[in-house]
Amino acid sequence: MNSPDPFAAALDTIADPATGQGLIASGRAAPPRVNMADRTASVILDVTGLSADDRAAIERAIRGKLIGLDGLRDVRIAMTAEKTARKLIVVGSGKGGVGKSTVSANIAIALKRLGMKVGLVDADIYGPSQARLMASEGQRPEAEGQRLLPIATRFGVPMLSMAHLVKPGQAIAWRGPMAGNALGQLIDADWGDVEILIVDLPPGTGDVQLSLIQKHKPAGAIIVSTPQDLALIDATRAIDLFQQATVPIVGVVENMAGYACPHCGEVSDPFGAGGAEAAAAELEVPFIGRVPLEIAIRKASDAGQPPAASGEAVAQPFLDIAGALMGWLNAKASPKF
Ligand SMILES: Nc1ncnc2c1ncn2[C@@H]1O[C@H](COP(=O)(O)OP(=O)(O)OP(=O)(O)O)[C@@H](O)[C@H]1O
Repeated sequence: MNSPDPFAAALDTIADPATGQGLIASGRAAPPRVNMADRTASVILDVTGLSADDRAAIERAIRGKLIGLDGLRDVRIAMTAEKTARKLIVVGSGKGGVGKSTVSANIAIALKRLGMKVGLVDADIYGPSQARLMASEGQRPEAEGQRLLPIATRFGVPMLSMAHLVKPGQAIAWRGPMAGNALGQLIDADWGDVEILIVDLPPGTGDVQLSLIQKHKPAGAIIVSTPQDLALIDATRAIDLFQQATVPIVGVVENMAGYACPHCGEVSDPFGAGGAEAAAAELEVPFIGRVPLEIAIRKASDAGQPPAASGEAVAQPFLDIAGALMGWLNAKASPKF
C-alpha cells in the first residue's frame, strides 16, 4: 500500500470554514484511507456545526483535490456529526391570547443579542403568528432532501412556521397526527449550528402539545400567563402537563402586567398585579420575568419590529428573561456536560 501522506497533505490544503485551518489540522478529517488496488480513498469527515452549503463545498473540494492524485479514481466521503447539543425550550400557555407568541419571538431575539445561536419554531399550527412578528410573511422555506431549510430573518434568528408552508389566511384545521407530523418537520429541519430552539407551542394542553413533548423531549418549558385569575388557573394546568411529562419548568413569565399610560405615565393594573409571581411561588416553580402591557409592544409587534430588537427600554424585560433562561441552562449544564 502506498503511503497516505500525499493524500493527507492534499486534504489539509482545504480550509475548515469554522477554524480556517486545514481539514486535518483542525480535526475535521482523519488522513484518508487509501486502497490502491481499486484506486479509491475513504475520508471520514466530521461535519458538526457546518451549514449544508459548507458541507457541499467541502465535499467538492475533497474530490477535486484527491481524484487523479496518484491515479486515484474515486473518493468515498463518510460524514459524521456529533449528536447535536441543541436544546429545545418550549413556550406554552394554558389559554390563547396571553402573548405567548410575542414573548417567544422576543426571547429568541434577546438570546441572540446575548450571543446565543438561536432558532424559532412556530408550533402554533392553528394560529401561526410568528411570520408576521418576525417580518418573514410570504416566504417559503426550501428543502434539501427530506429536510426543510429554516428561513433567515433580519434579526439573526432563523425560523420556521406553519405559516410558511400554507397559503396566507388558509385555515389550518388539521387533526392531531397530521399536525404532529408537520411539527416534526419544522423541529427536525436543518438548523445548522443553532444551539437553542425556542418553540412557540399552541395554547392549551391538548394532544399536539403532549405528542410534541413526548417526541422531542424539550430541555425546559417557559409558561406565559397574564396576571388574571382565569389565565393563572390555565397556566397551572400547563405546568402540570409539563411536570407530568417530566419536562423541567424554566419558569413563569407574567405578561401584560402593569399598564403605563402613554400620556400621563400613570401605571395601572388592568389585569391585577403580581398574580403570576404569587402562583409560581405557590407551585414552587421559578418566576423569571414580567413584561408590562405597553402599546409600544403591540405596535412594534404588529409592524414586524420585535421590541427586543430595539435599543430602547422596551427591550429590557425580554433581555432579562433571556438572561434568566441562559442562567438556568448554564446551571443545568455545569455538573453534567
Ligand atoms: N406586553 C404586551 N403589551 C401590549 N400588547 C401585547 C403584549 N403582549 C402581547 N400583546 C399583544 O396581544 C396580542 C396577542 O398576543 P400574542 O399573539 O403574542 O398572543 P398568543 O398568546 O400567542 O395568542 P394565541 O395563543 O392566540 O396565538 C397581540 O396583538 C400582541 O401584540
